[in-house]
Amino acid sequence: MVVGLTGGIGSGKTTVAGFFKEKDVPVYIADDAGKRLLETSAEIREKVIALIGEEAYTGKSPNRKHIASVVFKESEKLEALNKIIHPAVAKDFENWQHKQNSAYVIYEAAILFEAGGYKKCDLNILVSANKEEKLKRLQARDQSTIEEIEARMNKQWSDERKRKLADFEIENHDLSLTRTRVDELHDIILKRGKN
Ligand SMILES: CC(C)(COP(=O)(O)OP(=O)(O)OC[C@H]1O[C@@H](n2cnc3c(N)ncnc32)[C@H](O)[C@@H]1O)[C@@H](O)C(=O)NCCC(=O)NCCS
Ligand SMILES: Nc1ncnc2c1ncn2[C@@H]1O[C@H](COP(=O)(O)OP(=O)(O)OP(=O)(O)O)[C@@H](O)[C@H]1O
Repeated sequence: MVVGLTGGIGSGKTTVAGFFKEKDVPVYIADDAGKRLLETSAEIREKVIALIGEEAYTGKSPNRKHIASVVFKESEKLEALNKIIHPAVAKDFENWQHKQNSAYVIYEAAILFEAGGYKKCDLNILVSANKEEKLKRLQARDQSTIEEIEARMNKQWSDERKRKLADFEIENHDLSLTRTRVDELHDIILKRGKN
């Protein structure tokens, strides 16, 4: 089984994914795969430079801050970047999935619903938190400005919209309650797998 795990920027989805990992569930993080492919795939590099310009890379390394400053301002460019990265990530995930030996795996992706990836998952979990909490966490973690964070939030669906497609929700406020909820969902997912 593939269990999709998503949540808006700063909701805590990677933290939640870590709790599943502690239970020995294999976790694939699409954001990380996207970043790795941006760095290592010559084909992607060529397409990203054609889209954003030479400034997209500094030597061999992608200049993610610059890429982000362009794509989160221009919707067409974000869509074009998604079209470059998402098929490569989907292929990479399939290769990874074949190597796992577990009742289920977690596929963590920031825009699981927006990009349609949820359709390939057997179950989908939404991690949620309120906007004030998200802003506070991200400012502490990344030293991002409110404007930078809001530019990304504006490109993502609201929790209300995502909730309609999710099978389960984890409200991530108090971390010890979040951990208990992960324990509970782990048992539910294992039971579903047996039916
Ligand atoms: C624009 C890029 C270079 C910025 O890199 P950066 O290190 O600053 O951010 P990172 O990848 O860690 O993402 C952080 C958060 O930004 C938001 N975000 C990232 N990509 C997107 C997107 N395409 N649409 C909406 N929000 C996004 C998510 O909430 C994500 O969790 C990078 O996010 C990217 O290549 N995005 C496009 C491909 C993509 O969709 N990746 C995510 C899943 S594969
Ligand atoms: N319940 C919580 N209480 C306090 N801090 C939290 C909580 N959940 C997550 N955090 C912290 O908030 C920050 C964002 O969490 P995390 O990286 O898991 O979110 P994310 O949704 O994966 O973010 P992004 O969308 O940027 O990838 C991290 O520094 C994390 O340690």
